[in-house]
Order: sequence, then C-alpha cells, then structure tokens
Amino acid sequence: MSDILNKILAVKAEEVAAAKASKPLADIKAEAETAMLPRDFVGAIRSKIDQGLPAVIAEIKQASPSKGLLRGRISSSSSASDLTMGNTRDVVIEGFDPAEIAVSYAKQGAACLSVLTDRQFFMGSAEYLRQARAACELPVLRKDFMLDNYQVYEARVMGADCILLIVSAFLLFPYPGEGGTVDPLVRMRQLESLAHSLGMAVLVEVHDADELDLALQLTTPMIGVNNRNLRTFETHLDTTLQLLDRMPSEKIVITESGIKSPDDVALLRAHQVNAFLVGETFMRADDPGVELARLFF
Ligand SMILES: O=P(O)(O)OC[C@@H](O)[C@@H](O)c1c[nH]c2ccccc12
Repeated sequence: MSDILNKILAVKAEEVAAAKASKPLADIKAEAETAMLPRDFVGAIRSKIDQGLPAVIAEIKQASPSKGLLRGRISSSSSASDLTMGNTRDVVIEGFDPAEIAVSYAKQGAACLSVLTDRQFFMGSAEYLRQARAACELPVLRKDFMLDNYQVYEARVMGADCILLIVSAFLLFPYPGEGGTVDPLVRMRQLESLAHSLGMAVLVEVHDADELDLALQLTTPMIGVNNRNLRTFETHLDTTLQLLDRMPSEKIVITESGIKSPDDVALLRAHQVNAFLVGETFMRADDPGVELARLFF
C-alpha cells in the first residue's frame, strides 16, 4: 500500500470537508454552470497526433513530495527546513511565474497544460491554474487528487478543461458516499459523468494491468500510464511499454512521469506512444518551453 498516497488522500478529504463548510455544494454548482466555456482538451491532443507530432501535456509544478522544490527560490521569510514532505503550507517562494511558463509552453508547441492545484504536497494552487490559463489558449488539466463531486465543480470554476482520476486513489481510499462506502468503479463513473456534463474531459491514470482493467470501463479515450511507482518513487518507462498490448486501439495512451531526454521520447515514439505528460524536466530548466522543444521537436 502506498503511504504517501494514503496521507495525501486523508488530507484531501479534510480539505474537501472544509471547502464544503465554507461554500456549500449548491453554490459551487451554480458557479460551475456559469463558468467560462471549456476548451477542447482531447481535440488538442488528437490534433497534434493527427499531424504526426507528439502531443505534450506540459506541467506547471512548483514542488513534489519526492523531489522537494523544483523551481523558484525559498524567500528569506521562510526556512528550507519547512520544505519537508507534506509541510509546504507556510513556505513562500519567489521566482515562480505560472503565466510566463504557460506562454513559453504554448509558444514551443505544447498541446495542453497540466497545473498542480494541491497546496500541501505540491505547492500548487487554483490561482496558478487561473493565471496559466488566462495567459494562453491551451486547454488545462487540473492536476489534483479527486475524490468528491465537489472537487469536479471546483475544477470547472477555476477554469479547468480536464480532470484527473487516479485509479489507485479510488482503490486505496474508502471514501464515504451516500449510504456508505461506494465501489471504486461506481465512484469513478460518477465523477467522469459529472465532468463530462460540465464539458470537461477526463484523464484516467493507471500504474498496472489491474488498474488498467478498471480504467477501460470508463468512457474517456485518455488513459494515462504513470511511470512513477508511488510507493518507491522510482520511475521506469517500461511501465508504459508493458501495458501497450492491453490498450484498445481507440484509446489515447499518455505516458506520464520520468521523461528526461530526447532518447526517452524516441523510445516511446518507436512504440507508437505519442502523448506525454512531463513536469520535472521542464520545471528545472531556465526556460521550460525551450526545454520542451529540445526534447520533442
Ligand atoms: O515530473 P514528472 O516526472 O515529469 O511527472 C509529471 C507527472 O506525470 C506527475 O506530476 C504526476 C503524474 N500523476 C500524478 C498525480 C498526482 C500528482 C502528480 C502526478
């Protein structure tokens, strides 16, 4: 079992409860229904692939539980020791500009953006998503740990065009629904259909064959394979390659995590994997978009 994921999900459930207490479900629902129009996330990916180009979902991620701070500097008002796993709440960072990063990604040919909105473990925020989306025309994935309908409405209100459903999160965490604990597949289907009804796409994330079997029971065409093992934090691109035989041809395979070099990209493309989600490698570069072009074009 994955300790870090369990910890994140427990915090997430508390955050959702607090958000519901400060803004009731009916209010966020009304806001979601009048939010600005969604952008076509799946269409943006398909359009690159149809042109024979790699479809890159370029991530904006300030920090991660496995690597700590990825971009920016810790301001003198906070201490580096605050930045231990799961304790990023009070750390202030300078030199991290989501709008500037988004513009650079768009200019260099990204298909879509992914923006971390989890605060405690990834130092993300809804505000970063808003800033990034407003700065360009790319569709945006809200990268967070979704458990509850409420978060899907929230995603739309902040401007997200796509949400992430992590299969292992539903398997791990017995999140209560109406009338007790709800079956993981039932919960994923509920969140998927809600996202679709709000005009958003869904990226479903798997790490092994059993998770893939569940993911294939959703209707979304986008299957993400996370190359990172959330227990050990090790990444192996083989994780994606080993699942390819089981992928129906109508699905779009998105390889996620641990893509570091043009050779990694060439290996995956040689196996007809043409959609990529990349964060750390871009975040550590001076100009994230220029690094995107170096890896992919
Ligand atoms: O920074 P990387 O190794 O390029 O990985 C990006 C992305 O795949 C990773 O951030 C990610 C994949 N699935 C997630 C779920 C939650 C948070 C983060 C993630």
